[in-house]
Amino acid sequence: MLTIKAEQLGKKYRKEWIFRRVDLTLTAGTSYTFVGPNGSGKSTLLQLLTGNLPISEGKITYTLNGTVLESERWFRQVSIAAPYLELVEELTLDELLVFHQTFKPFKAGLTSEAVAERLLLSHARHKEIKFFSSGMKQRVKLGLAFFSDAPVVILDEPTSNLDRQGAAWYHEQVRQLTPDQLLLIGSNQPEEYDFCPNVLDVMQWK
Ligand SMILES: Nc1ncnc2c1ncn2[C@@H]1O[C@H](COP(=O)(O)OP(=O)(O)OP(=O)(O)O)[C@@H](O)[C@H]1O
Repeated sequence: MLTIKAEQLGKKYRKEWIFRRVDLTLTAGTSYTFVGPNGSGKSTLLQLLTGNLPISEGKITYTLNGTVLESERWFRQVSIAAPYLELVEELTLDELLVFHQTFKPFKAGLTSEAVAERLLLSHARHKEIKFFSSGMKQRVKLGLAFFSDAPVVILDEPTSNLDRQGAAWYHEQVRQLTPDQLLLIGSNQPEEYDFCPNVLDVMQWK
């Protein structure tokens, strides 16, 4: 069982505190959504939880089956899709899927071909990412997070640029997450977290 525990967590940029005194325990087997208006700190909090951004005060402890994970091991547990994480535009989809697996393997039994199919992008395997539409790129970003062999899936603004069919596809992938996985979402679109039992407003930590 994987757990993230944040204690008295705070982040400031220069002299401005974005949030303070965040106490949270996040446990695998469910999902949590951080909500709040634009600029309230959802992305910042998710990035702190991934370990991608230095914290200003407090601490975060990652535990897997009772063992505290050091950051090296923690990074391998996380896969993330976010607007600020760009795809390598010069690669074709096939090349990107192969490249991705050099640092993050897909779930057992998933080949690049199978992933392209599950992305509904088999027809675009040989097209460079730079020629993808914004919705196709978003599906690729989400797919890399969903199909990687990682217990923690972090999605910031998951349905941005997705049409109705893409949003249905996103919900279908969420349903297929396994009980040992933890899903964290940053959102202000209710329809992208309507299934989520734990909705946390970051404004409470201002
Ligand atoms: N690198 C940075 N340097 C200075 N300030 C920053 C930096 N990154 C974010 N901020 C500030 O931190 C605050 C929170 O930003 P963040 O992107 O986390 O908000 P958000 O809730 O995800 O917003 P949105 O809904 O618009 O995506 C904002 O005031 C933003 O200007």
